[in-house]
Amino acid sequence: MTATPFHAVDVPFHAGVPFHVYDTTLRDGAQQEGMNLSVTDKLAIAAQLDELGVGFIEGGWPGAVPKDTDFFARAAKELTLRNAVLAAFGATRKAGLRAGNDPQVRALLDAGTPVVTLVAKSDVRHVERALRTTREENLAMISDTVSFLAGEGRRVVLDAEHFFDGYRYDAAYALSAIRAAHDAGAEVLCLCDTNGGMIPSWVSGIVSEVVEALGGSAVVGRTGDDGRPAGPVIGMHAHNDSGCAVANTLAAVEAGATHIQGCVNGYGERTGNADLIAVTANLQLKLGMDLVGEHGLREATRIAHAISEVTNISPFARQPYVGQSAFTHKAGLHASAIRVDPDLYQHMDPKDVGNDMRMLVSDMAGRASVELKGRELGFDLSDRKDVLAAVTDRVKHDEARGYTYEAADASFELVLRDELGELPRYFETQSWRTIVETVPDGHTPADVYGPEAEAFAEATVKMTVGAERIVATGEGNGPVDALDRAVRQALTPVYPELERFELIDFKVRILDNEQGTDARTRVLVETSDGERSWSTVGVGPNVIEAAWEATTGAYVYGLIKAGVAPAR
Ligand SMILES: CC(=O)SCCNC(=O)CCNC(=O)[C@H](O)C(C)(C)COP(=O)(O)OP(=O)(O)OC[C@H]1O[C@@H](n2cnc3c(N)ncnc32)[C@H](O)[C@@H]1OP(=O)(O)O
Ligand SMILES: CC(=O)C(=O)O
Repeated sequence: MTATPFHAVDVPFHAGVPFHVYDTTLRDGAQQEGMNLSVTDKLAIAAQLDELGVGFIEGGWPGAVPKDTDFFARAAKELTLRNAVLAAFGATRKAGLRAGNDPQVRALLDAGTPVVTLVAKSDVRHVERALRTTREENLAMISDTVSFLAGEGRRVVLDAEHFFDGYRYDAAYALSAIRAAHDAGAEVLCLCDTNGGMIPSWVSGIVSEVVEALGGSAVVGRTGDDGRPAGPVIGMHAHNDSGCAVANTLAAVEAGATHIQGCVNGYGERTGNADLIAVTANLQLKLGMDLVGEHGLREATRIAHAISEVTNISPFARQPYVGQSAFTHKAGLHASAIRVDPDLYQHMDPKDVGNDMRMLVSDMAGRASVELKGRELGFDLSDRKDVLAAVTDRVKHDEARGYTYEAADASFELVLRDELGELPRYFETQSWRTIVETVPDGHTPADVYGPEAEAFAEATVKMTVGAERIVATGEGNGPVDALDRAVRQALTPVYPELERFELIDFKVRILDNEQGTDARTRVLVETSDGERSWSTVGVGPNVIEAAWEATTGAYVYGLIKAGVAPAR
C-alpha cells in the first residue's frame, strides 16, 4: 500500500497555531434520546476521551443535573487526565441577578474545573421571546458572568447559542453578544448551529465575516508577533439536522475557526452533534493538522467502540472512519482493483484510524473477491484459478437460492474447504426426524403428560461417525431444540469439544414471502465456544431444515477450528 492517501493535502493548515479539540459527549451527547449515563459511565468515557487525545472534556452541567454535580466531585478524586482538562457547562446568570449571587453560576465555580463553558443567547429573537428580557440585559448577563468567572481564575468558553440563525437575522446583535464576552475576558467564542440547519457555504461565509469583524482569529497569516492568535479564538459547535455537521465544522475551520466541538460517534440531541472522530480525522489526515497525534487516531476505532459499550448504543456500522463497514468491500470490480492496490478503492489506510479492510463474498463477488476473502481467512488461492472459479460460481448459485455468505464467514470457509478438498468429514447424516407435540393453551407438557414431561418436541437422528452407526434422540422446547439435543447426544461422546459450543444468536428470515407456504426460509446462527464466535447459514423449505444446515455447519466449523481430527 502506498504511504500517502490520494486526497491528502500537503500544506499544514493553521500551522503553529494552538488548536482546541473540545469534546461534549458527556453533556450534549448525553442529550441524545435513549442515552442515560451513570456517573461511573461518564468517568469511564472521560478516560477513553483522554486517551483519544482531546484537549477538553465537557463533563456536564453541575448544579442543574445532580449526576453531573457528582461527576465533577468524583472526577476530582478519581480521574487522572493526561491530555485533557475538564470543562463545566452552564448558562449566563439569570436576568436581574448578580452573577456571584446566581446559584447556578456558583455551582459552576464549585465544580472546580479550570474551564467553564457558558451558553449565551446571541439570537435576538431568543433574547426577546425565550429569555423574555431586553437586548441590553442579555449583553449584561454575558458580560457579568464571563468577567465574574474569569475573575475567579476560570478559562471561559462562550457557546453562542443559535449564533448562525441569529446572525442571518440580525448580524449586528449576534456580533455584539460575542464581543461582550470577548471584552469581558472569554478565551473562546464558540459559534453554535444549535438548530443544525446550516450548510457549509453559509457557515464559511459567516465565520469569515466574524473573523474579520473581531480583528482576526487564528487564521494562517493572522497571528500576532508571538505566534498566538491575533484575535479571539473562534469555535464551531455543529448539530447534524441538515446532515452537514461534519462538513460545517470543516468549513468553519477553513474559514478561520481554531476550536472545534463535537461528540464521539456523533451522539447528541435530535440527529446528533458533529462526529468528533470524523472531524478530527479529516483535519488531521486530510489537512495535515496535528490535533490528537498519530497514536490517538490509531486508537479511534477501538475507543469509538469502547464508548458504544458504555453508552449501550450499538455501533453504527456505516460510521465514517471507525464503522465496521467503513473499509468493507462487496463489489467484485472493487476487489479486483484492491488486489492490485487497496488505495484504488480506499480514501486512506484504515490502520491510520485503527480500522481494518474487510472483504465480503456474495453474489456480487468475482474471483478477486474470493481470492482476497480467502487470504483474510488464511488461504493462499493466488494460483488456484480452478478453485476461485468453482467457489465464485457456487457462491453466486447459492445466493440466488437465498444463502448470504457476507453474514456467514464460517459457511463460506466450509465452501472454500470443500472446493479445495480440505473439508473434514466428521459425520454423515443418514436421516433425521422430529415430532412436535401440542398442548392446550395455557398448559405445559407437565400438565398434560405428568410431572416428568419437559418437552414439547422430540427428535431422532441417524448418523455414522467413522465406522460407527449411531441412533440418538433428544427432547426440547421445539423441533429445532430437540434436533440439536439429538445431534449433541450422537456426537458428543466422540467429539467432547461440542460441549463448549453454544448457540448465541438465531435469526430467521422468510424469503420470497409472496409465495406464502412455498417460501424458502433462511436461518443464520451465531455459535460461540466461549472465546470466539462464528456465523453459519442454512436455507430450506422450512425453518427446521434451514436450522439443521446452519447448526451442523457450525459444529463442523467449530471442530475444524478446535483442531479436531475426524473419527475413523
Ligand atoms: C443548546 C443547549 O443544548 S444548552 C443545554 C441545555 N441543557 C439542558 O437544558 C439540560 C439541563 N437543564 C436543566 O436541568 C434545567 O432546564 C435547568 C436546571 C437548567 C433550568 O430549569 P428550570 O429552572 O426549571 O427552568 P426551565 O428549564 O423551565 O427554563 C430554563 C430557564 O433558563 C433560562 N435560560 C435559557 N437560556 C439561558 C441563558 N443562556 N442564560 C440564562 N438563562 C437562560 C430560560 O429563560 C428559563 O428561565 P425562566 O425559568 O426564568 O423562564
Ligand atoms: C450550546 C449548545 O449545545 C448548542 O447551542 O447547541
